[in-house]
Amino acid sequence: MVDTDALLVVDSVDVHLEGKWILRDLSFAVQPGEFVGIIGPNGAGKTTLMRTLLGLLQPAAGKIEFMQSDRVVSGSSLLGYAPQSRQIDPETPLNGWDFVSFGLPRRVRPWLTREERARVKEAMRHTDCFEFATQPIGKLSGGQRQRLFLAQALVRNPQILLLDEPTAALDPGAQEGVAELVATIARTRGIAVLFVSHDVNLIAKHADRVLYLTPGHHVIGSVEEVLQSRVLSRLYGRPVDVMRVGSKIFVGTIETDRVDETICYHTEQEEVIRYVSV
Ligand SMILES: Nc1ncnc2c1ncn2[C@@H]1O[C@H](COP(=O)(O)OP(=O)(O)OP(=O)(O)O)[C@@H](O)[C@H]1O
Repeated sequence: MVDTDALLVVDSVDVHLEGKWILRDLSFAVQPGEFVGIIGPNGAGKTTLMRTLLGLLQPAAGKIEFMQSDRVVSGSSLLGYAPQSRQIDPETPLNGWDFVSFGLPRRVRPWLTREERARVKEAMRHTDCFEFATQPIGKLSGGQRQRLFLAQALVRNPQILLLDEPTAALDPGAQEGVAELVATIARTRGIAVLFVSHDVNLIAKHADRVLYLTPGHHVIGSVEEVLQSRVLSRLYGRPVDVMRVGSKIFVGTIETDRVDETICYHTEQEEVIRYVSV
Protein backbone atom coordinates (compact mmCIF):
# COMPACT_ATOMS: atom_id res chain seq x y z
CA MET A 1 0.00 0.00 0.00
CA VAL A 2 1.43 3.41 -0.94
CA ASP A 3 -0.12 6.55 0.48
CA THR A 4 2.41 9.32 0.68
CA ASP A 5 0.02 11.83 2.27
CA ALA A 6 -1.07 9.56 5.11
CA LEU A 7 -0.01 10.08 8.74
CA LEU A 8 -0.64 6.45 9.54
CA VAL A 9 -0.55 3.40 7.29
CA VAL A 10 -1.71 0.02 8.60
CA ASP A 11 -0.73 -2.57 6.05
CA SER A 12 -2.04 -6.16 6.11
CA VAL A 13 -1.78 -6.39 9.90
CA ASP A 14 -2.57 -9.59 11.79
CA VAL A 15 -2.76 -9.62 15.60
CA HIS A 16 -3.40 -12.69 17.68
CA LEU A 17 -3.69 -13.07 21.42
CA GLU A 18 -3.28 -16.36 23.23
CA GLY A 19 -3.50 -18.26 19.96
CA LYS A 20 -6.70 -16.52 18.83
CA TRP A 21 -6.81 -14.24 15.78
CA ILE A 22 -8.19 -10.87 16.74
CA LEU A 23 -7.24 -8.67 13.77
CA ARG A 24 -6.67 -10.25 10.41
CA ASP A 25 -5.28 -8.66 7.25
CA LEU A 26 -6.24 -5.19 8.46
CA SER A 27 -5.30 -2.38 6.08
CA PHE A 28 -6.16 1.30 6.13
CA ALA A 29 -4.48 4.70 6.01
CA VAL A 30 -5.37 7.90 7.85
CA GLN A 31 -4.77 11.43 6.59
CA PRO A 32 -3.93 14.52 8.69
CA GLY A 33 -7.11 16.12 10.04
CA GLU A 34 -9.20 13.06 9.28
CA PHE A 35 -11.78 11.77 11.78
CA VAL A 36 -12.08 8.00 11.48
CA GLY A 37 -14.87 6.41 13.49
CA ILE A 38 -14.20 2.85 14.63
CA ILE A 39 -17.25 0.77 15.33
CA GLY A 40 -18.07 -2.89 15.81
CA PRO A 41 -19.56 -5.38 18.27
CA ASN A 42 -17.99 -6.27 21.66
CA GLY A 43 -14.84 -8.29 21.18
CA ALA A 44 -14.30 -7.19 17.56
CA GLY A 45 -10.79 -5.95 18.35
CA LYS A 46 -11.22 -2.16 18.61
CA THR A 47 -9.14 -1.83 21.79
CA THR A 48 -6.69 -4.39 20.44
CA LEU A 49 -6.18 -2.14 17.42
CA MET A 50 -5.50 0.85 19.70
CA ARG A 51 -3.01 -1.15 21.77
CA THR A 52 -1.28 -2.33 18.61
CA LEU A 53 -0.97 1.24 17.29
CA LEU A 54 0.48 2.25 20.67
CA GLY A 55 3.13 -0.46 20.30
CA LEU A 56 1.82 -2.42 23.30
CA LEU A 57 1.06 -5.40 21.06
CA GLN A 58 3.16 -6.63 18.18
CA PRO A 59 1.50 -7.61 14.91
CA ALA A 60 2.13 -11.23 13.93
CA ALA A 61 2.23 -10.07 10.31
CA GLY A 62 2.03 -6.85 8.32
CA LYS A 63 3.37 -3.46 9.26
CA ILE A 64 2.36 -0.14 10.79
CA GLU A 65 3.99 3.02 9.55
CA PHE A 66 3.73 6.52 11.00
CA MET A 67 4.63 9.38 8.70
CA GLN A 68 5.65 12.92 9.59
CA SER A 69 3.12 15.62 8.84
CA ASP A 70 4.11 18.93 7.25
CA ARG A 71 1.89 20.54 9.85
CA VAL A 72 3.81 19.22 12.84
CA VAL A 73 4.16 21.75 15.65
CA SER A 74 7.62 21.78 17.19
CA GLY A 75 7.85 19.53 20.23
CA SER A 76 4.85 17.48 19.15
CA SER A 77 4.46 13.80 19.94
CA LEU A 78 3.20 11.18 17.58
CA LEU A 79 0.29 9.78 19.56
CA GLY A 80 -2.17 11.04 22.13
CA TYR A 81 -4.31 8.37 23.79
CA ALA A 82 -7.39 8.31 25.98
CA PRO A 83 -7.96 4.71 27.18
CA GLN A 84 -11.31 2.99 27.54
CA SER A 85 -11.21 2.40 31.27
CA ARG A 86 -11.54 5.64 33.22
CA GLN A 87 -12.56 4.79 36.75
CA ILE A 88 -11.55 7.55 39.13
CA ASP A 89 -11.77 7.29 42.89
CA PRO A 90 -14.07 10.12 44.06
CA GLU A 91 -11.52 10.88 46.81
CA THR A 92 -8.58 11.26 44.39
CA PRO A 93 -6.67 14.31 45.66
CA LEU A 94 -5.77 15.52 42.17
CA ASN A 95 -7.03 18.66 40.53
CA GLY A 96 -7.73 19.12 36.83
CA TRP A 97 -4.48 20.98 36.15
CA ASP A 98 -2.29 18.23 37.66
CA PHE A 99 -4.24 15.55 35.88
CA VAL A 100 -3.76 17.17 32.47
CA SER A 101 -0.08 17.91 33.12
CA PHE A 102 0.52 14.17 33.68
CA GLY A 103 0.01 13.86 29.91
CA LEU A 104 3.19 15.86 29.19
CA PRO A 105 6.15 13.88 27.88
CA ARG A 106 7.94 12.20 30.78
CA ARG A 107 10.11 14.52 32.82
CA VAL A 108 12.25 14.04 35.90
CA ARG A 109 11.72 17.42 37.57
CA PRO A 110 8.54 18.00 39.59
CA TRP A 111 7.88 21.52 38.27
CA LEU A 112 6.64 22.65 34.87
CA THR A 113 8.59 24.95 32.58
CA ARG A 114 6.91 28.05 31.21
CA GLU A 115 6.45 26.26 27.87
CA GLU A 116 4.88 23.23 29.57
CA ARG A 117 2.51 25.42 31.54
CA ALA A 118 1.45 27.11 28.30
CA ARG A 119 0.79 23.71 26.76
CA VAL A 120 -1.38 22.57 29.67
CA LYS A 121 -3.31 25.81 29.53
CA GLU A 122 -3.81 25.57 25.77
CA ALA A 123 -4.98 21.93 25.96
CA MET A 124 -7.46 22.82 28.71
CA ARG A 125 -8.72 25.86 26.82
CA HIS A 126 -9.17 23.81 23.64
CA THR A 127 -11.25 21.26 25.49
CA ASP A 128 -13.17 23.86 27.43
CA CYS A 129 -12.10 22.56 30.83
CA PHE A 130 -9.87 25.31 32.22
CA GLU A 131 -12.53 25.98 34.84
CA PHE A 132 -11.74 22.54 36.34
CA ALA A 133 -8.04 23.39 36.83
CA THR A 134 -8.36 23.75 40.59
CA GLN A 135 -11.21 21.30 41.15
CA PRO A 136 -10.68 17.74 42.46
CA ILE A 137 -11.23 15.39 39.51
CA GLY A 138 -13.11 12.87 41.65
CA LYS A 139 -15.90 15.40 42.14
CA LEU A 140 -16.44 16.16 38.44
CA SER A 141 -19.18 14.70 36.27
CA GLY A 142 -18.46 12.07 33.60
CA GLY A 143 -18.67 14.65 30.80
CA GLN A 144 -16.40 17.10 32.62
CA ARG A 145 -13.84 14.36 33.29
CA GLN A 146 -14.01 13.32 29.68
CA ARG A 147 -12.87 16.77 28.64
CA LEU A 148 -9.92 16.45 31.01
CA PHE A 149 -8.98 13.09 29.49
CA LEU A 150 -9.10 14.71 26.09
CA ALA A 151 -6.93 17.59 27.33
CA GLN A 152 -4.47 15.07 28.81
CA ALA A 153 -4.21 13.34 25.41
CA LEU A 154 -3.83 16.68 23.61
CA VAL A 155 -1.19 18.20 25.88
CA ARG A 156 1.54 16.30 24.02
CA ASN A 157 0.53 18.06 20.78
CA PRO A 158 -0.08 14.71 19.12
CA GLN A 159 -0.34 14.18 15.39
CA ILE A 160 -2.74 11.29 15.93
CA LEU A 161 -5.36 11.06 18.66
CA LEU A 162 -6.52 7.59 19.71
CA LEU A 163 -9.78 7.76 21.66
CA ASP A 164 -11.24 4.52 22.96
CA GLU A 165 -14.95 5.06 23.66
CA PRO A 166 -14.55 8.66 24.83
CA THR A 167 -18.32 9.06 25.05
CA ALA A 168 -19.13 5.88 27.00
CA ALA A 169 -21.44 6.53 29.98
CA LEU A 170 -22.22 10.10 28.91
CA ASP A 171 -25.73 11.40 28.30
CA PRO A 172 -26.63 12.13 24.64
CA GLY A 173 -25.96 15.87 24.99
CA ALA A 174 -22.50 15.31 26.49
CA GLN A 175 -21.71 12.65 23.85
CA GLU A 176 -22.55 15.11 21.12
CA GLY A 177 -20.45 17.80 22.85
CA VAL A 178 -17.36 15.58 23.05
CA ALA A 179 -17.71 14.32 19.45
CA GLU A 180 -18.19 17.85 18.14
CA LEU A 181 -15.17 19.05 20.09
CA VAL A 182 -13.01 16.23 18.73
CA ALA A 183 -14.18 16.89 15.17
CA THR A 184 -13.29 20.58 15.54
CA ILE A 185 -9.86 19.73 16.96
CA ALA A 186 -9.20 17.37 14.03
CA ARG A 187 -10.29 19.95 11.46
CA THR A 188 -8.58 23.01 12.92
CA ARG A 189 -5.34 21.43 14.12
CA GLY A 190 -4.84 18.81 11.40
CA ILE A 191 -4.78 16.02 13.97
CA ALA A 192 -5.86 12.60 12.72
CA VAL A 193 -8.45 11.05 15.04
CA LEU A 194 -9.33 7.40 15.57
CA PHE A 195 -12.52 7.48 17.64
CA VAL A 196 -14.01 4.23 18.96
CA SER A 197 -17.72 4.26 19.73
CA HIS A 198 -20.70 1.94 19.85
CA ASP A 199 -22.96 4.78 18.74
CA VAL A 200 -23.44 4.43 15.01
CA ASN A 201 -25.29 7.75 14.81
CA LEU A 202 -22.53 9.68 16.54
CA ILE A 203 -20.00 8.17 14.15
CA ALA A 204 -22.24 8.76 11.13
CA LYS A 205 -22.62 12.40 12.05
CA HIS A 206 -19.00 13.27 12.76
CA ALA A 207 -16.68 10.80 11.04
CA ASP A 208 -15.12 11.40 7.65
CA ARG A 209 -14.78 7.64 7.29
CA VAL A 210 -15.89 4.57 9.21
CA LEU A 211 -13.75 1.53 10.05
CA TYR A 212 -16.25 -1.21 10.89
CA LEU A 213 -14.67 -4.21 12.63
CA THR A 214 -16.09 -7.66 13.31
CA PRO A 215 -13.85 -10.46 14.66
CA GLY A 216 -11.23 -11.08 11.96
CA HIS A 217 -12.94 -8.89 9.35
CA HIS A 218 -13.21 -5.22 8.53
CA VAL A 219 -14.49 -2.71 6.05
CA ILE A 220 -13.52 0.96 5.74
CA GLY A 221 -15.10 3.74 3.72
CA SER A 222 -17.44 6.70 3.90
CA VAL A 223 -20.57 6.46 6.08
CA GLU A 224 -22.67 5.91 2.95
CA GLU A 225 -20.35 3.20 1.64
CA VAL A 226 -20.09 1.24 4.88
CA LEU A 227 -23.51 1.59 6.51
CA GLN A 228 -25.37 -0.51 3.98
CA SER A 229 -27.16 -3.82 4.52
CA ARG A 230 -25.24 -5.47 1.71
CA VAL A 231 -21.84 -4.41 3.07
CA LEU A 232 -22.56 -5.23 6.74
CA SER A 233 -24.23 -8.56 5.92
CA ARG A 234 -21.03 -9.59 4.17
CA LEU A 235 -18.97 -8.33 7.11
CA TYR A 236 -21.01 -10.19 9.76
CA GLY A 237 -21.52 -13.26 7.56
CA ARG A 238 -25.29 -13.12 8.17
CA PRO A 239 -28.18 -10.84 7.24
CA VAL A 240 -27.88 -7.41 8.83
CA ASP A 241 -30.28 -4.56 8.19
CA VAL A 242 -29.44 -0.90 8.10
CA MET A 243 -32.61 1.07 8.75
CA ARG A 244 -32.93 4.81 8.45
CA VAL A 245 -35.77 6.24 10.51
CA GLY A 246 -35.88 10.00 10.14
CA SER A 247 -32.32 11.18 10.68
CA LYS A 248 -31.41 8.09 12.76
CA ILE A 249 -29.63 4.96 11.57
CA PHE A 250 -30.24 1.54 13.16
CA VAL A 251 -27.97 -1.41 12.45
CA GLY A 252 -29.32 -4.81 13.44
CA THR A 253 -31.38 -7.81 12.53
CA ILE A 254 -35.13 -8.02 12.42
CA GLU A 255 -37.02 -10.80 14.20
CA THR A 256 -40.78 -11.05 13.86
CA ASP A 257 -41.68 -13.48 16.63
CA ARG A 258 -40.82 -11.80 19.94
CA VAL A 259 -41.33 -8.49 21.61
CA ASP A 260 -38.45 -7.46 23.79
CA GLU A 261 -36.55 -4.56 25.25
CA THR A 262 -35.14 -3.51 21.88
CA ILE A 263 -36.79 -1.31 19.28
CA CYS A 264 -40.28 -2.51 18.39
CA TYR A 265 -42.74 -1.15 15.88
CA HIS A 266 -45.83 -2.28 14.04
CA THR A 267 -46.16 -2.93 10.33
CA GLU A 268 -49.30 -2.18 8.37
CA GLN A 269 -50.42 -5.72 9.15
CA GLU A 270 -49.93 -5.08 12.89
CA GLU A 271 -47.16 -7.64 12.98
CA VAL A 272 -44.85 -6.78 15.88
CA ILE A 273 -41.27 -6.52 14.78
CA ARG A 274 -38.34 -6.72 17.14
CA TYR A 275 -35.19 -5.00 16.05
CA VAL A 276 -32.02 -6.36 17.61
CA SER A 277 -28.91 -4.20 17.54
CA VAL A 278 -25.72 -5.98 16.55
N1 LIG B 1 -4.78 -9.76 26.90
C1 LIG B 1 -5.60 -10.54 26.21
N2 LIG B 1 -5.35 -11.85 26.08
C2 LIG B 1 -6.15 -12.65 25.35
N3 LIG B 1 -7.25 -12.23 24.69
C3 LIG B 1 -7.56 -10.92 24.79
C4 LIG B 1 -6.75 -10.01 25.54
N4 LIG B 1 -7.31 -8.78 25.45
C5 LIG B 1 -8.41 -8.92 24.68
N5 LIG B 1 -8.56 -10.21 24.30
C6 LIG B 1 -9.62 -10.74 23.43
O1 LIG B 1 -9.51 -10.08 22.19
C7 LIG B 1 -10.81 -9.87 21.62
C8 LIG B 1 -10.93 -8.40 21.26
O2 LIG B 1 -10.95 -7.64 22.47
P1 LIG B 1 -11.02 -6.05 22.40
O3 LIG B 1 -11.01 -5.56 23.79
O4 LIG B 1 -10.00 -5.55 21.46
O5 LIG B 1 -12.48 -5.86 21.75
P2 LIG B 1 -13.32 -4.53 21.58
O6 LIG B 1 -13.79 -4.49 20.18
O7 LIG B 1 -12.55 -3.36 22.07
O8 LIG B 1 -14.54 -4.84 22.55
P3 LIG B 1 -15.49 -3.89 23.43
O9 LIG B 1 -16.44 -3.24 22.46
O10 LIG B 1 -16.18 -4.84 24.33
O11 LIG B 1 -14.63 -2.91 24.15
C9 LIG B 1 -11.80 -10.36 22.66
O12 LIG B 1 -12.23 -11.66 22.28
C10 LIG B 1 -11.00 -10.41 23.94
O13 LIG B 1 -11.47 -11.44 24.78
